[in-house]
Amino acid sequence: MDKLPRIAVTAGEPAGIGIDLCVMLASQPLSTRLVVIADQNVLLERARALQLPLQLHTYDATDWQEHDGQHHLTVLHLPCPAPVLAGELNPDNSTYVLQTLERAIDGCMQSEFDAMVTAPVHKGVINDAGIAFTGHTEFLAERTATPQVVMMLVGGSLRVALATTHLPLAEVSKAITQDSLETTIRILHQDLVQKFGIAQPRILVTGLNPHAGEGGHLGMEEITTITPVLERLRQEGMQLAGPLPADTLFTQHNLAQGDCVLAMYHDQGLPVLKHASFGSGVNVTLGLPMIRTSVDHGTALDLAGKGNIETGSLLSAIQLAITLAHHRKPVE
Ligand SMILES: NC(=O)C1=CN([C@@H]2O[C@H](COP(=O)(O)OP(=O)(O)OC[C@H]3O[C@@H](n4cnc5c(N)ncnc54)[C@H](O)[C@@H]3O)[C@@H](O)[C@H]2O)C=CC1
Ligand SMILES: NCC(=O)COP(=O)(O)O
Repeated sequence: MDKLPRIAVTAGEPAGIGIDLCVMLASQPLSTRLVVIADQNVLLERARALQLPLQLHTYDATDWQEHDGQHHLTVLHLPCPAPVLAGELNPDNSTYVLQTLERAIDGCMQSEFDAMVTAPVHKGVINDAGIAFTGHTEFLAERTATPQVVMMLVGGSLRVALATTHLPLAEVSKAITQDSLETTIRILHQDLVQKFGIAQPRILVTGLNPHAGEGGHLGMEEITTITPVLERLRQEGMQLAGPLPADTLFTQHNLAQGDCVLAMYHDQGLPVLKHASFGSGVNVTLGLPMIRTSVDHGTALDLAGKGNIETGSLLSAIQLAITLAHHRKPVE
């Protein structure tokens, strides 16, 4: 890539801190070209509430500028249908939130953008609007017609990927089949090699049950599902440890043996990562035909419009998107 990457940032739920983060981004120089997809009036109003300087430029796909950090922001304006009050959710704005995502995804798929970075959405209010939605990860998979993707969070020295994403706990066991787990590990392995430059990734795989099933006395999934997949993929040369008891896998000694942990479900892996790096971690979707990174936190409605929020996760997400965009091989 001979020019600076073109990054589309979606501002997320308009009542949340995604808008504040985008306003604050205007004062942060970055070695990239950047467009925020959001309602321009909501951005201006939030800047006034935060008493921060902000000058908007209308997005022009033929005239990208470097993001200079001099209080300028390039905006691709999509209007919110309902008034926005910081901290107060309104289901009438959910279609707008999804339109910002669709615009960014379509732009990435058509090579208008090199990557998309997402500020947080509120999953509950989108569902309150009558739209089935579990997360960006699943939405991106559907919109790009990708049968399976993998959520991975990167924070500090940790990488934690998940075998399942946003599922009620009661549905996790049956969602992990030999086929789904094998595909997850293949995607994870491939992207660690190709996108993260790890020639021979060592993946530490958790069990599902306490003590990785205690030899079948505390659950059978390790024996019937996880172990056969790991044995099969080891035959291909993949370096896979496990299934390992999740409670002791995250000790420093054990983590030093791997490049990435594959946890079986959301709350098995992410609390550890967020404990280690909340506010500077990055969520990256693997297996997509495009680059997508995201903040590690949610909409923080309690803080919207008040100032005093951490921008580290958004900046890290943009930085990772820039790095991945520079490394991306041209599509063949
Ligand atoms: N990438 C995304 O779109 C994500 C969206 N969410 C959604 O966000 C909504 C709220 O989720 P919660 O569990 O309440 O998590 P949350 O991350 O919004 O808030 C948890 C705590 O962290 C604080 N916090 C979050 N971000 C912060 C920041 N940048 N600086 C300072 N403090 C910050 C909040 O004030 C709150 O005390 C949910 O609907 C959830 O689904 C959650 C995680 C990621
Ligand atoms: N805990 C991660 C999270 O909820 C973000 O998910 P997604 O919206 O990026 O799929």
